[in-house]
Amino acid sequence: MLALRPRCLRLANTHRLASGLAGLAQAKEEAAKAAEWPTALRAVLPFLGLVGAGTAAHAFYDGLWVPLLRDGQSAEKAAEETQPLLDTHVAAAALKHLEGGEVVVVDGVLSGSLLADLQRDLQSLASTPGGLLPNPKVQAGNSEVRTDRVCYLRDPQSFSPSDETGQVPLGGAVLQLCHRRLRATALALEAGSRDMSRKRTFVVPAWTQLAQYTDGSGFYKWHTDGLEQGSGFNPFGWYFWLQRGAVRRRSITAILYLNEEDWPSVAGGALRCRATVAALRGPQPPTANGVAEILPKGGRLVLFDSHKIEHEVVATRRDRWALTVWLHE
Ligand SMILES: O=C(O)CCC(=O)C(=O)O
Ligand SMILES: [Fe+2]
Repeated sequence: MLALRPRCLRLANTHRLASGLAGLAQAKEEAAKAAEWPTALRAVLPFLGLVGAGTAAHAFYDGLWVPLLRDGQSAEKAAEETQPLLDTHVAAAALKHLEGGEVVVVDGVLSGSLLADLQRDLQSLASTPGGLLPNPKVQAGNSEVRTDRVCYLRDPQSFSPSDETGQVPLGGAVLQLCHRRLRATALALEAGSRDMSRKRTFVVPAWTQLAQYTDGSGFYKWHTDGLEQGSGFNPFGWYFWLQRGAVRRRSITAILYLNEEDWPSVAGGALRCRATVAALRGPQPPTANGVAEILPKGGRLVLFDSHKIEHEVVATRRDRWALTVWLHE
């Protein structure tokens, strides 16, 4: 009996040693497996970094460099040999109202005869195949927000040989004049800010947006023209922020209506703004429940802060034309 004891002890010790060794081997295997992950991650990290940097660079190039930093002009350049739509005095008054958060309306910036000639240019553009295209939102498959057809007008001489923006050269001579005079208005606004505490310096894009809202179907739901940014960090948020670089730097929205001078309220198509309106020339537009209703009368210029003013275009019962430039800072 006593002779059996040391043998049992030996066996027990051998068993303990064997299971200890097996445990060690398993732990080693697990540690090796765990080490595989960081190694794999380390291998793809440079590739991920490269893809991220490339995407960011492309977003910056496409969103800010091409549309604004490369192609944009100073107000002085934009107004070369062109008369702005406002004189400095009216522009100074407009800026004061804009800085107070109001929408500015100035009537009669184009003559009746020019508006009549303009209708011919617009009709010929509307009937040119491919002259006007569905707006970018509709092209992306969303017709819930806006339904207008657009064309991005640009001076023929401002095209670079390798232009990839898809913008078209200007149509008729009268449309060309409106495009130039609207962009030149940036210079009047700069001059109007000379005696103000905040001196303004604008960058003017090479293009203006010509939009046609068609009879019975044209609308644009409530929005602001600046960048609406979500809070918190996420990589798509940063991509969006870079890709919308030019939109982020919009400062003043300037809209010139190219319709005939007479636009009755039954024709619809009003621009509605959640703000008070300063009518610097022409009648005060009606306001109900804090919403001003501005009809798109031909020769009417509307200015507002791109980031602050919420606005919509209500359904129109006539073809409705608007030429817009966003002045950037
Ligand atoms: O045509 C208008 O009156 C305004 C259009 C508009 O809000 C826009 O193009 O962002
Ligand atoms: Fe807008």
